[in-house]
Amino acid sequence: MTHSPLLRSDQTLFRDPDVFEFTYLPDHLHHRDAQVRELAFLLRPALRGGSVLSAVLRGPPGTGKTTTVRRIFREVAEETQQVIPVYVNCRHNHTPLAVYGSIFKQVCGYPAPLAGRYLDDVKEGIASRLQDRNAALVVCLDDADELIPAGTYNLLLYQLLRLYEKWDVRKAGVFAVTSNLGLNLGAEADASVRSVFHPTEITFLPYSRTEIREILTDRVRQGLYPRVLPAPLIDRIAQIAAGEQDVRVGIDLIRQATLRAEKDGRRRVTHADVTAAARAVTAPALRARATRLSEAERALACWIAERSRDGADMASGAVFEAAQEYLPVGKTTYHEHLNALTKAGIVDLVPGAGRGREVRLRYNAGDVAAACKAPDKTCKIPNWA
Ligand SMILES: Nc1ncnc2c1ncn2[C@@H]1O[C@H](COP(=O)(O)OP(=O)(O)OP(=O)(O)O)[C@@H](O)[C@H]1O
Repeated sequence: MTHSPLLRSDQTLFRDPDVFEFTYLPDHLHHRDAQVRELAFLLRPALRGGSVLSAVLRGPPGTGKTTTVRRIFREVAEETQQVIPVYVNCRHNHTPLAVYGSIFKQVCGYPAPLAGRYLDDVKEGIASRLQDRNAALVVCLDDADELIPAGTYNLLLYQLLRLYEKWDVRKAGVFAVTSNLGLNLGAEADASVRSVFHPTEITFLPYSRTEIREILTDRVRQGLYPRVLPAPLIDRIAQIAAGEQDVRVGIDLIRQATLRAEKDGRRRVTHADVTAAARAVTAPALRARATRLSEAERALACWIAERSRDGADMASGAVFEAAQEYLPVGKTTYHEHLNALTKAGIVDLVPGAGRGREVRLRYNAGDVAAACKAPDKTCKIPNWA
């Protein structure tokens, strides 16, 4: 058997490490044509002297909302002077001064002067620049839901959308982005805002495994040298990321697994690198999922994990029979809890060899047991509900 020579300490497996940064803007945006078209449609009136129309962009984390907006904003900035696109991260900027400071800097190209730190001065600076350029303003409020607990959501929307009332500028457009699916940003607007805020709702569904694989394959091509990460491992990483419903997990896994190979002086990433990286990358997600389960569901997850680790029969029926010994529970309750575990993304029910289904863990069995153990470090709880 021939071994490829070891990597020298001054060599790297990364052609471009920046490609794996979360802020990296990919050259090609996969599977978001519909959303790009909708946003382009909302921007179009501003190219004919009108205003940008508003939108609410909603979808779970890692579904490309920010990337789609930043891509389209970059194109707008390159192709026209008639629209000034501004991106504000509301996780970091949620006071009016911080938000307007960020808008001022992007519209004017330099920070708001310290002497002019009164909001009206900052707003006037923004408005006069828009007038000079005869341009329409569009502001993306990313993670706009962060403005609600800060008490500034309605205030900022009201002021931004009514800038034209005080200054002679075109009406601004707002793209409000959220990954909080339980929240309707349109409905959070109060009556005075609703009269000027009529957003188009744009949805970002989680990527399928095939879509994630395409996105990751592209990243690997740009970011790693050829043959560093074999295609079957990209498939495996795509499967893990699809399970987490977050393409970010996949990007991070590629980076971590490659760093591991590089640290060992190897020229190829191995299955073991991906397994080790997956545990580090997915552990926080698994813990978060476990905390959303009831005590009884956690007990079942923990027990299933221990059974799977022992190599026992994982057919759903066999698991139920065996569970009886430790966890006295009726069939209906067992299935309810099992469904809760599948919904939480901890187990999958896959067609088994016979007629029944097989209970398969999405994570390493030891990690599931650790995440779901009762405070006394056991899997068993006496009062099964
Ligand atoms: N369609 C895509 N093509 C290429 N890369 C993508 C695509 N969608 C997402 N990504 C990459 O996935 C990562 C996460 O994307 P992004 O930040 O846009 O998601 P998001 O939906 O805004 O997430 P969050 O709600 O957590 O802010 C980024 O590194 C981005 O480059």
